[in-house]
Amino acid sequence: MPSATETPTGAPSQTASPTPGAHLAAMRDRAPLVQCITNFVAMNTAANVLLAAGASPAMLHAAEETREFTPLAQALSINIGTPSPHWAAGMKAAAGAARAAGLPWVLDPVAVGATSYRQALCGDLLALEPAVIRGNASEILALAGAATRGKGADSADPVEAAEAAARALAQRSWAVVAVTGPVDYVTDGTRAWRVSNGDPMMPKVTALGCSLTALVAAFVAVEGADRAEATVAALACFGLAGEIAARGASGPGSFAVALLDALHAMTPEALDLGARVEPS
Ligand SMILES: Nc1ncnc2c1ncn2[C@@H]1O[C@H](COP(=O)(O)OP(=O)(O)OP(=O)(O)O)[C@@H](O)[C@H]1O
Ligand SMILES: Cc1ncsc1CCO
Ligand SMILES: [Mg+2]
Repeated sequence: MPSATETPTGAPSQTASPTPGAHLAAMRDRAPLVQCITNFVAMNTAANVLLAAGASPAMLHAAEETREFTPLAQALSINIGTPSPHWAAGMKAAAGAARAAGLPWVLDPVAVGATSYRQALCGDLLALEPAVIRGNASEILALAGAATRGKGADSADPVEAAEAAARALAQRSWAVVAVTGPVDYVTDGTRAWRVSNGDPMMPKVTALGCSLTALVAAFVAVEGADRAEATVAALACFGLAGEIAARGASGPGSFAVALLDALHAMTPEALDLGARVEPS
């Protein structure tokens, strides 16, 4: 994480890497175009989350469009939540186009443990080298081939139960792996962090994980960004926005609206003050 710079006396020193707030500022400067192939539940929420945070969403999923469009984007987010053959073809075509163009892309393996169709689709997508995989604990366990209690889109396993699977998955792929839940765990197979921002209201609103995956894509879209650190920053930003939103919300409905407002109002300074990130 540290990078070498010079002190005023000219002596080399180790300085911290960019803070979460610096990652947010860099993302907003770039305002990346993020192609999202997501599920029918999440499409509107994910697009609004990207806009509120300062990125530019484009929800395109047809394989027929990927050759022309995907290279124009700065990152791609693929969420398999409501798959069907036409959509699966679009996902594979877009991931292939992103890999060919050197664009980072992020995989959200929704309910991958539920059916062999989802497992086969994720296997094909993993071969196309996602830069980041973001899922809940049950999904990361299933993707890594470990036993899981989860069958649907919600996690039935604690984050800690998926940490070893996340490390193994990161080591055998090129991907940074993020396991989200009450305390998120992020690893690139060597380094690891815990992010303890967030609010218990977040899993009461559908598609917030899916939208977070798209936000991770926006943060890793910044040229030269460390993928793992950018992922940590995106998780801290989203979790802190959830904390701020929960203060004024009276339930999941008003919380969902307040979350967009909090993301829009988030400053790099506020993020640096509120981020709770620990190396693990
Ligand atoms: N109990 C909790 N307390 C605090 N934050 C939480 C809690 N559960 C989830 N979160 C936060 O909610 C966000 C979404 O993560 P979550 O693990 O719920 O994704 P998910 O299960 O994929 O959601 P979905 O599939 O509904 O989109 C993350 O920022 C995570 O840190
Ligand atoms: C509820 C649900 N079902 C398929 S995708 C999705 C959104 C949360 O993952
Ligand atoms: Mg999910």
